[in-house]
Amino acid sequence: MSDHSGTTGQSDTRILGIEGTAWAASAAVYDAADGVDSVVIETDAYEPDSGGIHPREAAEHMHEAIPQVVERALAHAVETHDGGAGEPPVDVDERCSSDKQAAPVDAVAFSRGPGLGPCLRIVGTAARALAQSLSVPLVGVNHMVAHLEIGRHTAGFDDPVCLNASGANAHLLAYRNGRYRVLGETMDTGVGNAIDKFTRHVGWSHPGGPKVEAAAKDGEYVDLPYVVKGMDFSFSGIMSAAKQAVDDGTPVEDVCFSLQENVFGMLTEVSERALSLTGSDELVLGGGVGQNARLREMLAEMCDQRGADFHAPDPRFLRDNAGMIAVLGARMYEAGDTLALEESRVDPNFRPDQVDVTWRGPPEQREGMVNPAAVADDGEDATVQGAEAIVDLEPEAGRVTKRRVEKSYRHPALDDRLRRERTTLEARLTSLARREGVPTPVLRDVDPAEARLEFAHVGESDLRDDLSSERVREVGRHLARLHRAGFVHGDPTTRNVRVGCAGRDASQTGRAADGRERDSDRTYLIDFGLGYHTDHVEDYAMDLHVFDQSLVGTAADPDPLREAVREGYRHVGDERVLERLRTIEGRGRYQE
Ligand SMILES: C[C@@H](O)[C@H](NC(=O)OP(=O)(O)OC[C@H]1O[C@@H](n2cnc3c(N)ncnc32)[C@H](O)[C@@H]1O)C(=O)O
Ligand SMILES: Nc1ncnc2c1ncn2[C@@H]1O[C@H](COP(=O)(O)OP(=O)(O)OP(=O)(O)O)[C@@H](O)[C@H]1O
Ligand SMILES: [Fe+2]
Repeated sequence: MSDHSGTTGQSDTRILGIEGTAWAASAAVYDAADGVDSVVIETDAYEPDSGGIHPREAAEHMHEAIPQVVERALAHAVETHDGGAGEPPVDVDERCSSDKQAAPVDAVAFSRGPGLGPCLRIVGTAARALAQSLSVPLVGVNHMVAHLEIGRHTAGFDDPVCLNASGANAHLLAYRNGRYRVLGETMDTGVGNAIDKFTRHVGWSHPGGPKVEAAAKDGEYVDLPYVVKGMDFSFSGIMSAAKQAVDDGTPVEDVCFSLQENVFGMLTEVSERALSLTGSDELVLGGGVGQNARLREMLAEMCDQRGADFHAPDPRFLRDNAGMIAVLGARMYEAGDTLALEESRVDPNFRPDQVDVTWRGPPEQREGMVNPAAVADDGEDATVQGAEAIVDLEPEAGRVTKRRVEKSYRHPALDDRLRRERTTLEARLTSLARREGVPTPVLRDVDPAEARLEFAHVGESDLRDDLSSERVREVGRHLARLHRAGFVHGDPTTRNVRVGCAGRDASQTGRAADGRERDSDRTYLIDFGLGYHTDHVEDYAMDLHVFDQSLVGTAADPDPLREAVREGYRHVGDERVLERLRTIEGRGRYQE
């Protein structure tokens, strides 16, 4: 794999990495010739006396600790530099190697963001000073991309989906056209911060994650909210309910147990959706919450069930650490991706999708991969595995049977509840949407206890495999109609839109709601299981945002399509929703 030039023995790049975005004052030396296992990491953790991470205190900690950890890491680099004493003398004609002799590392890599501004600035200043005094280039690393890349590197995966579950963030990333795209993310706080806030409420010291994990071992399941919207998710509702439950006298062990079941169940579910949408069969985990054994267990089980490979790096590479900064720094340095000092400003809101990925080869992306749904669209009977359900397609008979299968990674009580609720909702909203003039398959039968639905077969292919501006524009109009009627689809992705002729269902042929004939280009919405009634502009805008993200995740050139959705929506819907969509897009998701 040309992509893994950083693995043992393939290059002799040496990088000093510096990390200090929030709590970990950390420095590391990575020698690509020795491989990742021998990365030396020196970390000094900030531990708040009370409450959570205080930005000013954290910055004071960085101020004191960064020089010390850097000194220790550098001492190691000098010690081992060029093999130490007894090596043959340097060839003075080789400029490169003489430079190398002068400096113990080839470059200084540092976390540019995201993170706490006061901490980042101290790290940035230290990195600049060091690069100057060693006369080596500076490499500016996005901390979240580093969380992803360390797992990709240690797994040897080519093109995985990545779940970053850290303190201040929670998102799903996949590579497409030179960038890591955010397929889904938290709509409020990061997952670790959410857990830490809960533990502060019950009076436990920071960080809360390990304490919740320990307490959960003695807990039993109690009902708590569970919120996923497509591949996005939110923690505020479940955290308020968890605090309330403790205040109301529910044993804290039970609340901890159930928090883990629901929160990690949500993260596992959206990861499965991302695998299903992208067609990838590799998942990597990143971030401090990834140290949680229950989360890892759920992800491993989900991947096992769908025949995907799962990898979580060692805990020392999951929590914040300079090792991951040095390892990605090496890849960037080798790609010539260095920073001029005057352009090396830190960025507290640095998003992973802002990074130009210079270190990966041309996309060999899943070209050979077969999309089971596309194969199923050859007119023959077939069975496809969606993210939630097993779907039996019988186009000749004009019938589709969908069963929401048990997910063994989920707690059985939660699993039962979700499968029943979603089956009932899907039946109800699919029919309601048709009454609002949005083409959907006719519902033939529903059995909530068995989580089974029977629909008419519609369309010739999934929108993902036949994207066009006109079709996407129509999806914009469809979503606006649903919203006008007071509900959302909940998971409008390019896989949940069927396109093409009206299929074998006679009741679906004919005219669209605006009276125009366009059977051959008809778009049907399917899979309403995550829909719900709401009159909030935010919910409508989120619905559009979910569709937008799926375009970004599946289209080669998403921008004209994204514009077309908005055009379609504007035609039928409320401009305020589009305004809110712009706000959602502009929101920095790094929250305290
Ligand atoms: C931007 C950067 O500063 C930030 N870093 C960060 O959040 O630190 P990280 O090391 O990735 O994660 C810390 C979080 O990880 C949680 N955590 C640690 N061990 C845990 C465990 N066993 N179970 C659950 N959570 C755990 C802690 O409670 C804390 O919220 C980030 O990556 O978002
Ligand atoms: N009524 C239908 N007519 C034709 N094809 C259908 C129909 N319903 C589902 N399919 C096909 O089956 C696939 C999976 O269906 P569906 O999206 O309902 O399942 P799912 O498990 O919820 O999937 P996901 O969660 O990944 O969107 C669809 O992408 C589509 O290709
Ligand atoms: Fe982190």
